[in-house]
Amino acid sequence: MNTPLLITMGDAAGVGPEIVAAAFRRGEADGCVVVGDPAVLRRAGAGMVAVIDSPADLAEVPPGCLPVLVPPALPEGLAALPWGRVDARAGAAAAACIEEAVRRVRAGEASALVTAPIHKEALAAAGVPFPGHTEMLQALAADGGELPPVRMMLANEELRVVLVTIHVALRQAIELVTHDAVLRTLRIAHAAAAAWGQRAPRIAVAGLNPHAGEGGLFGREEIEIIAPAIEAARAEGIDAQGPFPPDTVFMRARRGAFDLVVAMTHDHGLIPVKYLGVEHGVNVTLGLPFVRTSPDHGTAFDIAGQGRADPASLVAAIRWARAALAARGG
Ligand SMILES: NC(=O)c1ccc[n+]([C@@H]2O[C@H](COP(=O)([O-])OP(=O)(O)OC[C@H]3O[C@@H](n4cnc5c(N)ncnc54)[C@H](O)[C@@H]3O)[C@@H](O)[C@H]2O)c1
Ligand SMILES: N[C@H](C(=O)O)[C@H](O)COP(=O)(O)O
Repeated sequence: MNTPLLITMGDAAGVGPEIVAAAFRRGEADGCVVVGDPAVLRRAGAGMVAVIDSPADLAEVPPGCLPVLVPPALPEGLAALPWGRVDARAGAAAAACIEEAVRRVRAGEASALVTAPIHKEALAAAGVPFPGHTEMLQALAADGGELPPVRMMLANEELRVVLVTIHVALRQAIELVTHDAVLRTLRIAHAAAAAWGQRAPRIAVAGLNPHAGEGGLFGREEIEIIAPAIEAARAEGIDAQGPFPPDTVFMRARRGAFDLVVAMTHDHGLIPVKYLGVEHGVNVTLGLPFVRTSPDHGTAFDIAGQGRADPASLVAAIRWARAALAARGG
């Protein structure tokens, strides 16, 4: 049997546990182990659950049973939490699952990590000092105190978008658009594309300002920061082009002009991907020493516990993780 892949259950009050259960019911999560709370998974429709001590025990789990690893220090009473509400206990549990899963992956007991959605306010209410998975995984992957440079990518069949800045206020994001940040993003995106077979990806860089600054009339970041970073990347052999107007570059990429788009801010980059349908997208953390993917949607508190959540994006995330492992030869 291949080394199992781990799926964290996400926020107990959101749709995470039910899309995980649905993926197993549909046979899309064979070879996976869930890191979570058995009672939460049962309430979300998991049916029979087998608690195991190690991913290697998956081989002993009877067919039809959902295998669960329970992290230490999981808060009690999670299965009694009201659906669709921010709760510090759910935030603490979500963080405990992520920590345990990373520990197992880094120990070589599991091959990759797929994370079901967490709620950022619940995480903060629990005192977790990271806004989202990406920042937490970066910290958990640190080597000798050195944080690996990571970037968020959202991808579907039509677009692949890598972000320079993510979970910060827009005013702060603008400050974080520096020559170094753009150049690092281009390097990470270029290197990551080799994992899906593109050794020389055509990378379009979206500007920050309307019409990419319109020659300096609407802002100078393109002239002073972004274009020089593109030049520096090109000097390293990276096929980076732009900066292009953000409002039209995604349309061009979707038609095939580029393989990847680098966007300066969260919503510049993610609106085009999510607008094509949250059921299709996958969130991939580039730059980690292990494979991590996630659905491109959140906890969907408005429909949690109603049996309406579509597991398609989680299934796409599992498939992406498997393909990335295969590309790494693992
Ligand atoms: N991977 C993650 O952990 C992740 C990703 C995105 C957002 N979030 C977090 O989730 C929380 C809620 O975010 P939000 O409300 O902005 O976005 P959301 O994606 O949770 O919900 C947006 C809309 O999409 C619908 N939707 C989402 N997933 C669905 C599914 N599987 N099936 C059917 N409909 C679905 C919801 O019902 C809602 O109407 C926030 O804290 C956000 O930061 C987490
Ligand atoms: N920015 C992501 C999105 O909107 O889909 C989401 O917040 C998840 O981020 P993490 O993977 O860092 O939790």
